[in-house]
Amino acid sequence: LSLDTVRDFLTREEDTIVFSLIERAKYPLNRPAYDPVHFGAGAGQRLNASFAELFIRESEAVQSKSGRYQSLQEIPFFAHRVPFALAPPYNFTRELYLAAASVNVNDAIWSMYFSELLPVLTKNGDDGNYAVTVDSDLACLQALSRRINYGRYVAEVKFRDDQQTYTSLIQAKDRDALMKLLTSEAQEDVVKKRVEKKAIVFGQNVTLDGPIETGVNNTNQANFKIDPSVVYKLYDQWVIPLTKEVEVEYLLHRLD
Ligand SMILES: O=C(O)C(=O)C[C@]1(C(=O)O)C=C[C@@H](O)C=C1
Repeated sequence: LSLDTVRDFLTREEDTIVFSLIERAKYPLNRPAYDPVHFGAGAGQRLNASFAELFIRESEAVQSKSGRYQSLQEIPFFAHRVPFALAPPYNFTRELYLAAASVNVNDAIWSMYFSELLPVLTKNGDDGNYAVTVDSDLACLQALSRRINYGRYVAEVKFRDDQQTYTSLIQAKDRDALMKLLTSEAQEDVVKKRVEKKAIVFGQNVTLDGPIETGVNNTNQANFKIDPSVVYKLYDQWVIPLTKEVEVEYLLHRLD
């Protein structure tokens, strides 16, 4: 684990996030899937949960049973952990400090995704394809969660690289100073510009006629499957700040 390898991981996750957003944007908003009372006397109302929540709970139970959460890189949105039984265990290397390993911001990711991101990512409308729609929500949520909660690994590397400085700030519980020490504005700028460019490059229509368009000079956003500025904003306002919150929280438990 080094700063280069953890940054490589975050860079590769950008592709997963952008592709998953492109997939979600294929469907309209499909609002009834998120409304706890929509399905009348059905399971949703009995449990006071939306179709999306029920679908994600059930999907996570299957994935938990299949061993997904044996890897500390993956954190479920619903804490229930069905013991996994479908495959033999794998002996994952434990790079994280155990007392801090379960730090995560999945609750914040959940509310940001449904109340802030979905309304700007999708077009209004209802085509009734709720299962495929929320399946694509789950893919987005898992990618965002993996990326943001990977802040634990980034923090571990930063701690090991400068143990003395970090130890005194952790002992003083100095949140602001920790935040300042782990921040690299230059790096954040690179990340935001790169994801916006990925949205432009991955979100183009590919045809056999004409030259390959790089898209980068093409400012007509109607040509892209998702609005590149939405992806920039997603990183600027939520992904990076939440990752930093994870880093600080992890560090505060690093000496427990
Ligand atoms: O790359 C780092 O050093 C990180 O801590 C990750 C990250 C990010 O979320 O992309 C967060 C904080 C830094 O200011 C820069 C980038």
